[in-house]
Amino acid sequence: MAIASAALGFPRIGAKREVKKASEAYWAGKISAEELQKVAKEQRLQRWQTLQQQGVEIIPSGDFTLYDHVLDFNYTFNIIPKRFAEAKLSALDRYFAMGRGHQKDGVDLEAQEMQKWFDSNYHYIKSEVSSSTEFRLNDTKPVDEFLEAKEAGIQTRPVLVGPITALLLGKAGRDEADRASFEPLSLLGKLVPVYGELLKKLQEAGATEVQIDEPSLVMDVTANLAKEYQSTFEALAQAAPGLKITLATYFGRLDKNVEYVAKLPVSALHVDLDRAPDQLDQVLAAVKPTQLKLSLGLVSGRNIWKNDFAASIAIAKKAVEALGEDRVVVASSSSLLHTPVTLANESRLSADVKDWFSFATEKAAEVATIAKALSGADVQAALDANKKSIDARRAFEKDSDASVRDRLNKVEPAMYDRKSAFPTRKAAQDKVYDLPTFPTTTIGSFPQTKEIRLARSKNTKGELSTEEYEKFLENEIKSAVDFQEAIDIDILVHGEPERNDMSQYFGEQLQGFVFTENAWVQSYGSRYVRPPIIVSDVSRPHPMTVRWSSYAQSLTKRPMKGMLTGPVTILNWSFPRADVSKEVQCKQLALALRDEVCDLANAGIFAIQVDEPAIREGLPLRQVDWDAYLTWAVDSFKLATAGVEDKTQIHSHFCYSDFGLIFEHIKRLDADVISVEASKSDLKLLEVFHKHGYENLIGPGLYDIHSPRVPSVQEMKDRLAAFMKALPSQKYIFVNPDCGLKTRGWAETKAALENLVEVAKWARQQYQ
Ligand code: MET
Ligand SMILES: [Zn+2]
Repeated sequence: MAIASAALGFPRIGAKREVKKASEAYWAGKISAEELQKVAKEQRLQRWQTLQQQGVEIIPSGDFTLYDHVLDFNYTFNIIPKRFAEAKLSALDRYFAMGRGHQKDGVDLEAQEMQKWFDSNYHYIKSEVSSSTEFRLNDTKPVDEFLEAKEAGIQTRPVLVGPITALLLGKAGRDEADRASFEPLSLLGKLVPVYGELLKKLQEAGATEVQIDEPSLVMDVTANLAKEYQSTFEALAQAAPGLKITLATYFGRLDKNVEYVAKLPVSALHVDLDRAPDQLDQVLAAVKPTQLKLSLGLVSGRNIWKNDFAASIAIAKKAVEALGEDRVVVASSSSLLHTPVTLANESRLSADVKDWFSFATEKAAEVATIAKALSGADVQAALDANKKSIDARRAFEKDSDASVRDRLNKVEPAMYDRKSAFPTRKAAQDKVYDLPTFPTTTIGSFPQTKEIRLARSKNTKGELSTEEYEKFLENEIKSAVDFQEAIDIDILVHGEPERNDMSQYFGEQLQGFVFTENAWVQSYGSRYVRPPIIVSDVSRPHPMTVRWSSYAQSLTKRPMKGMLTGPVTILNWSFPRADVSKEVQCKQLALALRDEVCDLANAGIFAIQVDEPAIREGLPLRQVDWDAYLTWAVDSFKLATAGVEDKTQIHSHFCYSDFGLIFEHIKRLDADVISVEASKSDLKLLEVFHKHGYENLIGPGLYDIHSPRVPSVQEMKDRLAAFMKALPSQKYIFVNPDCGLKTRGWAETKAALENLVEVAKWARQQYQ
């Protein structure tokens, strides 16, 4: 009997970003809804055909989306907040409004909140539910897409977000009376019957299998939900007895949950053996005495590396031995949506580097090949070719930069710590610049105007010489410096006009990264990113930012703040290597940045900010793993910043909030100054400071830069006053916005910063 192959999901953006282009054209009123739907339909067909051509047998449907699959779920199950339900909009526009807001023809709707999808960089739309939510089938998208595939002659396995995960990811809506204590999961009993109805419809449409995604099962929250899972899946199995359910878990390990999960009335369990290969024995032991099939997530849905067939086959054989051939399926570890569509459109990667990678299309073929190999088909040529690539990669790896490894091995414990403790450093810093109390500063970037983007793209295309481009950047920096002096900011920044992206900018200058032309992955909606790929040991061949910061400093007597992206953030926003640990990669990045930090200090830059907005999002899914991650993450930051003398003021910046959870670790960074996003979460953050105390300097973000709204002097005074109350020992609070200003326009930036300076001047009087 042959072993089946499955893909849990596929990118939905199109190999040439067709879906982005069409949706943005639709939003701009340039194409009709029908034209957009036509593109969507073509893309769906192409995805199915691609998977089929690559030899995958179990092909997903319903995982295509015009915006977000959780939003699709909400729309299908009528989880539509009142403000959207009542708006006079077409069905399609209502759907988009929920994802991205709507401001047209007198309708003004804010988008719903986004959140990161587990530990990926994909953002989903958070459902808003309440006691009055009435689940019903508002549309039949999963059924429609199943039928669409069937008409094209392709039998698919519909994919649905699982009901428990869906509720766990949601939050109390605005119409919930008691939002603080409302538990979305309390609605499970109401959701399950409607969910069952949908399964029944799928069955009637001819589906024989369905994939229900419950990635929450790899997190701590589900440890006590055995009963909920049991009753839910019993009800679902009853609602559609003809449908074989594959319960999919991914991004981590089931741990103890596997004990109850293996008893659920489903026909197959899918586990992630890419992220959590060590769980195999435990899973096999739990599954063996049951009737369950086991779907082995062997081909990574999260990275871009070629699968090592020999290793995968060895793992799969173990499963076959334990369960028998007919109980094993070979699959991608998760949906492939987190990987780029295809390698076929990369013409600039060198042949040897390209040979290391597999994107979604190639990964589909890998799944099929592994399954065939296990079924005894003759795939020797593919296995040989794979071995050759893997060997070549290993050989390269072996000669990858020995000097970098050597340097890392020689890092002494003392290199992680500043020379003196904070009070001594503070005294040294005060001698260099006698800053006023409540010094004002900004977080780094100034508006990335059309002109800046145009100049950059002309330079890339060769239409603007590098000399002209650099002159242009200098002018930008000069006007930023003039502006800050004019409105009386105390610690200046150069404004980051030279950066396309805060992570990519550094990756492009570091040794060890490669960049693609078309390897886009969806970040949210129509926003796609092209993460840099770390392929070898990382080092810094030359200074990266020193010339810009020095130039800025040469224009003013006020202190300049250099601006770098931290090692953890660069790592988290790239595709990491798979052959060495993230810790090693992060520390290599840290050493490269350490050189940059020292060069900036030697060039006379007084303050250096090393941004770590992504430190929080890199947290492992299970809490027992947090300490290990935070230890090397914090150490990496320290390694990057501790090389300077006491007189250099090290800043760091965090945003995307909710870092209260990791506050003890933030303290351990020992930055002289941290700026934190605070404007949207006042109370929460105050509690954190109150509870943990904080001795070094803080710059609570006094206004939200994510909106063009100009904050009033009064509201910022109130916020500052609240902080002064919570931090009575801090007589030296920094006054700043909550993040960089790159997404803003100049008009609101000027107005807001003028108000900010006024607040600082008021505070100097108020708190003498
Ligand atoms: C997402 S954090 C951004 C920090 C960066 N220095 C900026 O101002 O843009
Ligand atoms: Zn920020």
